[in-house]
Amino acid sequence: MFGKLKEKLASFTKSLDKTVEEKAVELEEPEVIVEEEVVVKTDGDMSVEGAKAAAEEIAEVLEEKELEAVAETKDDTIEVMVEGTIGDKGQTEAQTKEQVETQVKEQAEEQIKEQAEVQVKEQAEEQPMATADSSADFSAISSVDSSVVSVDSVSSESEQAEQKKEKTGFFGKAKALIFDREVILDDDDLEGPLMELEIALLESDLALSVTDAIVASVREQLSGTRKRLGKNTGSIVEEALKNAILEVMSANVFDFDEFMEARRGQTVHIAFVGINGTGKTTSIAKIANRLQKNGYSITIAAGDTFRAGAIDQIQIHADRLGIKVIKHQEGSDPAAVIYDALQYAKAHKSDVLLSDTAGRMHTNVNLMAQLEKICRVSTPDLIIFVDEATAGNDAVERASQFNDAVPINGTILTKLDADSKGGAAISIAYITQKPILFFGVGQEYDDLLKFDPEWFAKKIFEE
Ligand SMILES: Nc1nc2c(ncn2[C@@H]2O[C@H](COP(=O)(O)OP(=O)(O)OP(=O)(O)O)[C@@H](O)[C@H]2O)c(=O)[nH]1
Repeated sequence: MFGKLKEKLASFTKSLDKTVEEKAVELEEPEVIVEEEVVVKTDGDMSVEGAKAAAEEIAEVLEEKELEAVAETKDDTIEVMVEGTIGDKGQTEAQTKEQVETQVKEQAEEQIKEQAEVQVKEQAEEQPMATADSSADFSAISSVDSSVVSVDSVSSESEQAEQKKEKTGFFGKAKALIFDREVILDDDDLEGPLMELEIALLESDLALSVTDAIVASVREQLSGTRKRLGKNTGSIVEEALKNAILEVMSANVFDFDEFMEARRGQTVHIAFVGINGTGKTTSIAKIANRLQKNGYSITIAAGDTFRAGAIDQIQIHADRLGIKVIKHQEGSDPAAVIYDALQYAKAHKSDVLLSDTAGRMHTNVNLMAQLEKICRVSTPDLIIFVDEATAGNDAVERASQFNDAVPINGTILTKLDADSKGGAAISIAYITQKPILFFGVGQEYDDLLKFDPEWFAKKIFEE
């Protein structure tokens, strides 16, 4: 089912995937230029040598990130000047600056702590006997870690940096910059792939206005999407397409079972119309079988008096299901047969009358006038248009024309099991503004599915 449609939609996914990958490659080049000065106060708890060593260490680490960094000590501060490019397009300059600040601060904290420990060690070695003094020194310096260090940034406040609760070290953060990078899809990125989607949908026999609606919905959903690199593009596209198709298909929904239940005890008249050979008679038998299973009693009107063998065909189905058929001679007035059948059904308290009608081309003016007469005389409660899903756009066109002649209440789309494109199923309700009631999915009586857009959308994307 829907083999060709799946193929076409896959090509759209592939095309978008390619766009995303290309954009990602573009982003490998750093984009944001940074000129940042970060001042780290040591509050005089550090020796000049220790501060110098810390400054050199900070500069070295930043240089490994291809940032030019100069770190100097001045009184009780270490000044770090950073220059270079960092980050990616998806990141604002402010975010990049914040990132640099955080990294410098964390690096500085680490270095100051390290230098403080070195200092304590050296002092202890120099004055092994002066235990009381050195322990006093040690407690003062070790407090650097939590309370003494403060960071001032020339360009922004340091509390932004403090929001970073998790301390993953400088290299960890640098790595995260690359691997957590996102691509933000914009309208320009989507243009090419959406054009492909449009062609794919049109080639799958979706009506033009339905195609436009789906493409517009997919554009709206995907534009501005932040796509994490490495995450499967297919799942994002699938989600957007699924939503768009559901939107279009759910435009007109009608619950056949509720409709019938609300009329239990009355004779509900359902007439079936459509062109030749699309599965009308078979669908009547399927509906009869379904209604019987739900406890309804049924009468059938053999209203196709035109085609040789049509009366026998419906009689065979009725015999199998144990249903009474009201019929006249071949060639007689179908309006009269159906009128008689309705009187019979009412007199015998049948819950439902199912009326077959001859298949006719929507372009045949006389036969369409005859259909209007049938519907005028026997006033059906539901007029169901039957066509085959495999007819694609033609089915949609025919549904519109039948609807102009005898306002239809909904459609049964047959032969969905043999349909590779799915276009008619997606378009027909949107174009006619009349719901799909059932799908025919085979030749057996039970091969009738109540319309469910979710089921349909799932089928399109299943492997
Ligand atoms: N695969 C498949 N075949 C179907 C389905 N529905 C009907 N058919 C087949 O389509 C053929 C035509 O079905 P009919 O019910 O005779 O069609 P009709 O519209 O009544 O034809 P006319 O009486 O000429 O108007 C038959 O062979 C059916 O078995 C379906 O959902 N799937």
